[in-house]
Amino acid sequence: MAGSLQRSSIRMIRRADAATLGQAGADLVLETLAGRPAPVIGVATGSSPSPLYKELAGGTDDFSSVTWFALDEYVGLARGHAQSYAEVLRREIVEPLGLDPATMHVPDPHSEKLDEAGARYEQRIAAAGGIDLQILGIGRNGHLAFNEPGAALDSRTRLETLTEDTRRANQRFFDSLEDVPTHCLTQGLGTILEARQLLLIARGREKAEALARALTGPVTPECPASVLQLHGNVTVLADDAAASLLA
Ligand SMILES: N[C@@H]1[C@@H](O)[C@H](O)[C@@H](COP(=O)(O)O)O[C@@H]1O
Repeated sequence: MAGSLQRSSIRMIRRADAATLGQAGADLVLETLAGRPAPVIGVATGSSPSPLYKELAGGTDDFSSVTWFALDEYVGLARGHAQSYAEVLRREIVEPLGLDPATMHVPDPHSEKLDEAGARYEQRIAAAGGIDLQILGIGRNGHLAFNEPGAALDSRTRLETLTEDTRRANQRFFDSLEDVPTHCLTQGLGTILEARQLLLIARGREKAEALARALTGPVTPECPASVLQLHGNVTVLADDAAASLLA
């Protein structure tokens, strides 16, 4: 395949622009669905996977057998807030793909017992048979989902505090920094590693350092995305800018 290379257990696919990157990502999702009676797909929010979701929505494929799990969710936003990941996923995936809303699972930030919400979410993932393909983005500080630098490599789905850097990075979706939540529920790094296949999408020059550290640096909590090196079936889909620091 043009622009791709095989690197240990990490397959790297490079594409020049968002549209061709979205096509390559959609192909991988459709491959995962093929032949599985009840596929389970993990989905990330953020700008990186949007071209993939647009590509899926532009096709005529049937997603009625799929169960979906979000990677993470903010805590502290009102129910139905436009920037809650439940709403983002409704706009970007559930509606465009014509899904039954009940097939999209998101950690519950309105739970009275937030410290138990993570374990409950993991029970739902297990009951669905585990995640076949987990789509991921990467933070410019190397975060994966909302696992910030310092997160344990075997961490589970839990309540977490967001770093100032991540809140500033996500400020673009809110009116001001004060409006960006300070807490979240996130799948843990150990949870993510249990998915049978991982697809990391990185777009733009501001992700280049984080992507290079994640794929070629030491496996360390200081770069949560470096856990990808511990998984046996990873595809990294990057545009030329994000891949610019990789050989
Ligand atoms: N919680 C999300 C992550 O799940 C996402 O993958 C990442 C990158 O986002 P983007 O693709 O918009 O750069 O940061 C956000 O904070």
